[in-house]
Amino acid sequence: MKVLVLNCGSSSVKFDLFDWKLQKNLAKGLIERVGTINATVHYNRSGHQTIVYQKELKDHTKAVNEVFTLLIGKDGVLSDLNEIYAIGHRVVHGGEKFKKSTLIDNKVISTIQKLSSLAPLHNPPNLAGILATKELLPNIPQVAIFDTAFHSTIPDFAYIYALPFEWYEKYGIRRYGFHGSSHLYVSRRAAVMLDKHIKDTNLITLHIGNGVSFCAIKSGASIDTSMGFTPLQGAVMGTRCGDIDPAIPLYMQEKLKLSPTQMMDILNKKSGLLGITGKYYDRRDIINNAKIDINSIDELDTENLIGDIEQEHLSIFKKAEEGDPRCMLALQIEAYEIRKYLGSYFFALNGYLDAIVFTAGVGENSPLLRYMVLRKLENLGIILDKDKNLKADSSTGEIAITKDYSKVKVFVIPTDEERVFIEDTIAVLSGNYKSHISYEYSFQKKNYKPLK
Ligand SMILES: Nc1ncnc2c1ncn2[C@@H]1O[C@H](COP(=O)(O)OP(=O)(O)O)[C@@H](O)[C@H]1O
Ligand SMILES: CC(=O)OP(=O)(O)O
Ligand SMILES: [Mg+2]
Repeated sequence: MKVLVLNCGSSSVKFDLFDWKLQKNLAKGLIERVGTINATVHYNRSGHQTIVYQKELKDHTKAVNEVFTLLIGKDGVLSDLNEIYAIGHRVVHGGEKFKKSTLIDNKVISTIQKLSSLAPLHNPPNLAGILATKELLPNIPQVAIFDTAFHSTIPDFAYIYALPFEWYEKYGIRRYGFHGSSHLYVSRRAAVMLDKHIKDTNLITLHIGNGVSFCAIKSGASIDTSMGFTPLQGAVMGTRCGDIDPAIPLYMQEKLKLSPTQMMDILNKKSGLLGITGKYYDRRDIINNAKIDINSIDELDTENLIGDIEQEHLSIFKKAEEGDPRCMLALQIEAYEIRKYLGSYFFALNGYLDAIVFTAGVGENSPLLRYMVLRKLENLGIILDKDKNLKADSSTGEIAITKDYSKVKVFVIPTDEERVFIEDTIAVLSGNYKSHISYEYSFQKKNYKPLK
């Protein structure tokens, strides 16, 4: 049983072909800069070297066709595309309509189309992927897995905005939340690491990649999340502004005579860490240019007293005076915002918190950011193990970075959204899937070993 999953982003297509019987990845890849004359294709057949080449792929239909061509080509893993049992698609916005993964038919396609106005950057490419696949392989079942579905358990008092109520009723203006498959995956893995049933587990999961979102999880269900009506709300991101005073865009639109589309473009693509530094959105660049030596932080950070603001600011950066000040500032802003969310979700969970999880590109790979977020929280029962924190990255696999006696654990868990797409695709087709909350995923089992 071979399942293909597709994640069609605004300028990229990620794909993963998995053999369910053998529990083995057959091929995976990424096409970047879709829509340009030199899209870059990265293709990896399991056990072989990754092939990288450039090609003109002017839209998502062309990119999806390229994926199929690769899978049956000379470096392919299929002799016929009809060997594929089913195809799962990530769909970012499911609105209030889709509370679980769903078999795609024409009605579902037209609803996803209607929801495009709520997620203009995300749903159109998702839909393009679905349509291209349907045209090429009309007889293979396709399943949509929605980012928003995991957050359908959030109560109204956490999702209603303080705006005219009829905006919610008529236009669907509310918090939806995103990255659901990632929050779902890491929360289930965290319960396994805690040796608890997911229904008895309270967590705060921090997905820190290019997009950043946090989730408060009570008894295994999402009760609040930082992204909102769109993936623009929440903490500061690579290029997205996150939480700001809503009056600012209106004020600046008038000042600079910008259209709503131009303003959306600035808020989505020219703000965030890129806006602050003026140069970088990739955290590796920001960290390198801030020139902070994490190995020197330990001794510098021991004597800091709460209340001494200047001291608080200087201690971490004492040895970084040569660093780019805007990169240092960007890092501090990011860490500070994460701490504020942690604080508010700790209260949302009534202080009953089993673990905090760091995941996605930055969460998994930046000991510095984790340190800046977790320092001086001993009073809340969070006691970091500095050596383990330094060691943990995507290749270490799942690891606790707190001391054994820490009341609240902190885990680094490499996310695996594709695994959720694959399992949901199979579960929906098998007919025994009621909801992702009640469904028992294979990665909830103790003996499950994540693929590296
Ligand atoms: N070693 C590292 N240290 C800090 N950040 C890293 C490291 N490796 C990757 N990243 C960051 O991870 C981010 C991408 O994360 P990822 O989860 O792949 O994002 P997305 O899926 O949203 O594209 C980039 O900003 C990149 O800089
Ligand atoms: C919803 C969202 O922000 O997704 P991504 O992080 O993949 O851009
Ligand atoms: Mg991602």
